[in-house]
Amino acid sequence: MKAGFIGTGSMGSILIEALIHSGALNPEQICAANRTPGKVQRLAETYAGLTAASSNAEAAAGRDVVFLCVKPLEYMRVIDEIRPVIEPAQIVVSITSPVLLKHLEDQLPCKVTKIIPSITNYVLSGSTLCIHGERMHPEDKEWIENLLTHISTPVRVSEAYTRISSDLSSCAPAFLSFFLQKYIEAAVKETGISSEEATILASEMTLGTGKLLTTGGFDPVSLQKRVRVPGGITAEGLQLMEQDLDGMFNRLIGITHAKYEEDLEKVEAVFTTKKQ
Ligand SMILES: NC(=O)C1=CN([C@@H]2O[C@H](COP(=O)(O)OP(=O)(O)OC[C@H]3O[C@@H](n4cnc5c(N)ncnc54)[C@H](OP(=O)(O)O)[C@@H]3O)[C@@H](O)[C@H]2O)C=CC1
Ligand SMILES: O=C(O)[C@@H]1CCC=N1
Repeated sequence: MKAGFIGTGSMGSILIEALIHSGALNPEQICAANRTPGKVQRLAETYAGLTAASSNAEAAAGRDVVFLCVKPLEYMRVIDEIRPVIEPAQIVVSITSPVLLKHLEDQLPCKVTKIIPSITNYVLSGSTLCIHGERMHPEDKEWIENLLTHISTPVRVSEAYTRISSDLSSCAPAFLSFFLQKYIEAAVKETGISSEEATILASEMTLGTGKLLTTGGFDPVSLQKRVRVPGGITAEGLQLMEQDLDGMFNRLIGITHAKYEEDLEKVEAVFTTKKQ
């Protein structure tokens, strides 16, 4: 199996490194290209056998699967560069939400699928969202999901729910880290505990909570119930959060979805202009 990667920024390099570290791919199976060549050359120096391509077409030609890991407004340029070398049997994988499957299927003659990874995949954890295109056969879907199983839990979602699913699996590591950062800063300010000690405690707590919620038989409600000793300290804290965070998550979803709509319009304009 041969894999091509176009764009080796934050997410492209996370995917490459996770697939290598998990044993899913050998560096010899990977050919990657990036606009700024230094980034892909560094990967080739770190992982002997990985090919640094000198063009996007070279990274795409003859690969079983080609991951497009650029930002939404760069897609059209990359597609124009790879279209001449793409064959119908190849699978092109997009990793960004505002570029819709219909855009990719209109522009490319091959099988197309969308996966939304997460920074958590770097430690072979978290989900990858899978939204398969019309040309993907059941065995293609199974094949790509098997590959992703090495670095994540693949979860099939409908394209209509891409944004909220991606908020929960891909944006939320940053949202949760923000919550922890604010908690740690307040702990340091209010009590004098060192930032290092507070960070270790908060991080270990996050890992343990994740395990309880995935394999420990708890859901968010039952976990709170177990910790919230009647008449105890946690109950006081939860009551404060209930009041102060009222409506905050609805506003958060409103904001991410508004930005998504804006991105969708920009992407639509690029792909529509191209079609005319
Ligand atoms: N970061 C995350 O947690 C997640 C990101 N995503 C999606 O992944 C996509 C990429 O995000 P991210 O990796 O964070 O962004 P980055 O900016 O870190 O990476 C994008 C990379 O694409 C390269 N690039 C741009 N244009 C071209 C081109 N024409 N040919 C080849 N390479 C090109 C850039 O090169 P250069 O070095 O020149 O800038 C850069 O290295 C986004 O669409 C995002 O929505 C999805 C899930 C999670
Ligand atoms: O912030 C972003 O646009 C990307 C999408 C999901 C996570 N990061």
